[in-house]
Amino acid sequence: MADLGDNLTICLATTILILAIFAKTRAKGQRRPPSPPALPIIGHLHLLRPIPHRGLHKLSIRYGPIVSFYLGSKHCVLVSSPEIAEEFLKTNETSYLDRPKMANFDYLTYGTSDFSTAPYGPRWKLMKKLCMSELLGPRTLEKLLPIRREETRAFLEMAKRKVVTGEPVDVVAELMALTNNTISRMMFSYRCSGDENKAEEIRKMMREMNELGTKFNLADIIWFCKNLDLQGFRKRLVDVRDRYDTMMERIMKEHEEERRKRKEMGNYEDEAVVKDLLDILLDVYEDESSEVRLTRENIKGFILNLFGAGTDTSSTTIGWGLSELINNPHVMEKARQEIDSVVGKNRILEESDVPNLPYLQAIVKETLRLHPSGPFIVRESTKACFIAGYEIPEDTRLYVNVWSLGRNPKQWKNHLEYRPERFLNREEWQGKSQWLDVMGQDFNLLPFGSGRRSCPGAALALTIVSTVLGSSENLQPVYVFISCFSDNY
Ligand code: HEM
Repeated sequence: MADLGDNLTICLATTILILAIFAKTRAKGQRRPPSPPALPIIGHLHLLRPIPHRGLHKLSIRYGPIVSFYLGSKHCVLVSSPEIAEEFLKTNETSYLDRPKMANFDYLTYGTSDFSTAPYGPRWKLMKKLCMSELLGPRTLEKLLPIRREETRAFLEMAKRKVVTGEPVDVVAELMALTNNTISRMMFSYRCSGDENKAEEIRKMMREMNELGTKFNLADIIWFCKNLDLQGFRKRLVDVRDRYDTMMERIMKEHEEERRKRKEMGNYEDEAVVKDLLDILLDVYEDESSEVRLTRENIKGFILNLFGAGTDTSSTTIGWGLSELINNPHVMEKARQEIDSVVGKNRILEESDVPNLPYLQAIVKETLRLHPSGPFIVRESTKACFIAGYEIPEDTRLYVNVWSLGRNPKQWKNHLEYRPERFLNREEWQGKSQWLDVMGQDFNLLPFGSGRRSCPGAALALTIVSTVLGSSENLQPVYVFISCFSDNY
């Protein structure tokens, strides 16, 4: 009897020991970042209010620089410190090179046939190479400079004219028209405003696609909504993509016809001929020896990306920049003095002046610090990894809150103050070599993301934003006009 009792005790003790070891290993292996209590079905969806980057910023103030949360049943991780952002985007970059799949965007981009949602792989690499060496490379940007110059001047002329005639100006809409016109002329030689009906059609359609593409679809996060269309998106998506497809086919056929004629005349490859971005994409499409072939859907998706990612982001940044200059007249004055001393009063600032205007560049950086037009870097993981002492499982969606990084009081002195000087003061940067970098090397400031998947349009965006902001400062009537309508922001 005593033997039986002893055996039972030993058995029980061994079981408890094994369970304890197992539990400890599990706890160690599965230690997840802190997380607030979740609601059934929706998870933490309700915490994205009032707008997602502000809602999630509040979460990181309460729970720390790395937070685990759920959008429906989708596991996500929120990051808001430069050190942890670096661990995800640099140290573990290869696990975070994909983008999430979102139903609306997926449909609009012909099932991820585009560039910005393409999985990291041969097609994405070809498109990235095309972007950096051809479409948005220095040679093409130089050739397309006259377009940007004409559009900036047309914007400034319009502003002056309206100031003189006392007409009201919708500043936000005019800035959007400026960036839409610039990008669409660079892409396929059409303006998006003016008398051309075609142009207006493109502008309206792109606005609709942008709006639908960025809407939250319950089908993405709540499993039983997957095949339901509770928000009524389906019909609108089909309608707008059909219209886009018809328009793109028409523009592509017109380009193909024009190219055929130029080739017959033997002047297609002439240095003097300025190819637009669609021409460059059609060159690859027609090249049978290309190692990765592009389809018509790939081209349509690519054009959609450049339009979607390049127009509103730039116009919003210019809008915020103007708004900050109006609210900080001493900054405006200092910028004006710099521009007067470099450019003078007899001509309008040119893109080539920007490298000689450090204060103007600092204004753009300070604007992007406080008002990044892409407030999140969003990626999806393909592998599990250990980061900051936590296990982050495969298939986790990463949100790096760029808005929080720019407002972190530990990194930025007087963090809410608009003070471009901070970028010109080496002492504030503790002698760091990348004290002015916004291209993804410095994890305190990531307006264009970081690494392989960072923004390929960053150089173009910085050029457009600096030139338009600088030109506005140099023109007294426009300054008056902007002051008059500053309430619009
Ligand atoms: C102020 C203006 C702009 C801002 C703030 C901005 C910001 C960003 C950010 C944060 C990303 C994600 C980066 C990452 O995941 O690491 C991105 C990606 C991208 N941007 Fe921009 N962008 C701007 C202008 C432009 C312009 C002018 C273009 C092109 C005409 C462009 C094209 C793209 C594309 C195609 C991607 C996707 C890249 C990929 O997935 O590999 N952007 N941008």
